[in-house]
Amino acid sequence: MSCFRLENVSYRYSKSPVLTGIDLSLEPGEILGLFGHNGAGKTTSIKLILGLMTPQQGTVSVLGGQAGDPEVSQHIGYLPENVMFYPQLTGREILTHFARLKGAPLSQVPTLLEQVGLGDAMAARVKTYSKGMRQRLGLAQALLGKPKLLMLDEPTVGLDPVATADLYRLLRRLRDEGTGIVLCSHVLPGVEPYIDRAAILTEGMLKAAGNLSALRRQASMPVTLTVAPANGDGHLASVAEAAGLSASTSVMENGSLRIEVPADSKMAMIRRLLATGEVRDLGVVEPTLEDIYVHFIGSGGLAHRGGAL
Ligand SMILES: Nc1ncnc2c1ncn2[C@@H]1O[C@H](COP(=O)(O)OP(=O)(O)OP(=O)(O)O)[C@@H](O)[C@H]1O
Repeated sequence: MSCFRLENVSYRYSKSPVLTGIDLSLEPGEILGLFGHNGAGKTTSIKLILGLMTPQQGTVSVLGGQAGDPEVSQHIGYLPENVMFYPQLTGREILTHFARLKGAPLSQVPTLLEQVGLGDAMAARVKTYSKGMRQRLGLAQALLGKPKLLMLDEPTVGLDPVATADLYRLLRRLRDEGTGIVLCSHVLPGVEPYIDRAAILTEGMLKAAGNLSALRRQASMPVTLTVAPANGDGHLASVAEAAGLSASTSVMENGSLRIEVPADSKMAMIRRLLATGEVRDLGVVEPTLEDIYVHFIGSGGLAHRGGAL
């Protein structure tokens, strides 16, 4: 049973379409990164999965049922982009309130607060919390009831580096226990090591979806090799020559040779370079999630929001 399945989903708030023909699914035990420029349609997609709105076209099934069905919703955890809580209540009172609403065991409240690092602050009023502490409380709220589907919109905003690492460790554990997780984030280098698949939305359309290797292949992005010469910088040209490289495929930079090769020629090129006997060190740099994102989104930047660079 999929955590969710969007089939040919289109949605419009008023006149112009916000999502067009989206096909996307998430399986249990998987972390999906949902990426896109401001206004691409990420939050709208999440709202459709939560059942807060119904698409004008296509179907949305969630955990084998219908989006918005209370039986389904109780198994979903959601952290919105901007968490707001009643400031006069304590962290513990707030989480207890949400646990009652969700029908989650009240015994989870102190355990979750400890888990997100609010153990010492659970009796303090939320108005005394820092931004990061409010974000942690939001996470605890999303984790109530041990959801089968967890959707987190910019979960690391306001978290310090240690809390961010703790969060990702926690998400991995939940994933390994079978939870399906959707992560929306603009901090691509931060999420890259933790996602199993990425989905890239632009202007309401799904540009690409798959694991990073598949997306790199789909984008036909080159791999960069960096070569340090065995016999000093003066020998860089001879390494390039011996490996049969042209000036257009290699550049000399800071005492090493930088070569861009198509991914499927990488191993052949490495063998050629090693055969020269002139190589002291060799580095391989794959395109990052950010490179892949820019490839699929294009470099329009603000243009996607109707602005200009
Ligand atoms: N309630 C609404 N009424 C009308 N238009 C809306 C509404 N909510 C969002 N939109 C529009 O729908 C489009 C998609 O918005 P959405 O919030 O899904 O984008 P997003 O990808 O989550 O953006 P961001 O990264 O900025 O959070 C935008 O053009 C936005 O202006």
